[in-house]
Amino acid sequence: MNRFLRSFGCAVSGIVFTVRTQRHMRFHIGAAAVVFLLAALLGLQAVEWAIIVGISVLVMVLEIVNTAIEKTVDLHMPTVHPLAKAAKDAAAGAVLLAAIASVIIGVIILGPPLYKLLFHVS
Ligand SMILES: Nc1ncnc2c1ncn2[C@@H]1O[C@H](COP(=O)(O)OP(=O)(O)OP(=O)(O)O)[C@@H](O)[C@H]1O
Repeated sequence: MNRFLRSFGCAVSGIVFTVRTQRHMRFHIGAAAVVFLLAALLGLQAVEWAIIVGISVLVMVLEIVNTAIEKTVDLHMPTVHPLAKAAKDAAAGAVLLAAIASVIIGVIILGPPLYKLLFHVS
């Protein structure tokens, strides 16, 4: 149990470290909060909630992995190196792809009910 708690504590401190040090992570959290608020206001279906929560968490998970890769690269290659660049760019590219997908999913799911609410279309 003690070992489990220690591992859990380490994992939580990894998340806290990312939130504290990465402004992109704080942006993702803010954006997710706005999206979840809108989803609650618009009364989304369970499946729509699941998709929105899933893609939002995926973006944050990739930001945490991106941070882990950045720190590992900095540890091993503090000077400029093309492979360090490739590793960091690939990790950042993963976050970017997921973030683009999250915007597209947000527009598809939230767009129509938001349009109806704003313009009183039945
Ligand atoms: N050691 C290195 N060698 C070559 N290019 C690097 C190296 N470190 C960083 N870079 C380049 O600079 C970019 C930014 O790297 P950096 O580590 O500053 O990440 P960042 O995206 O600014 O992270 P943060 O989210 O902390 O602002 C990388 O994507 C890469 O193209």
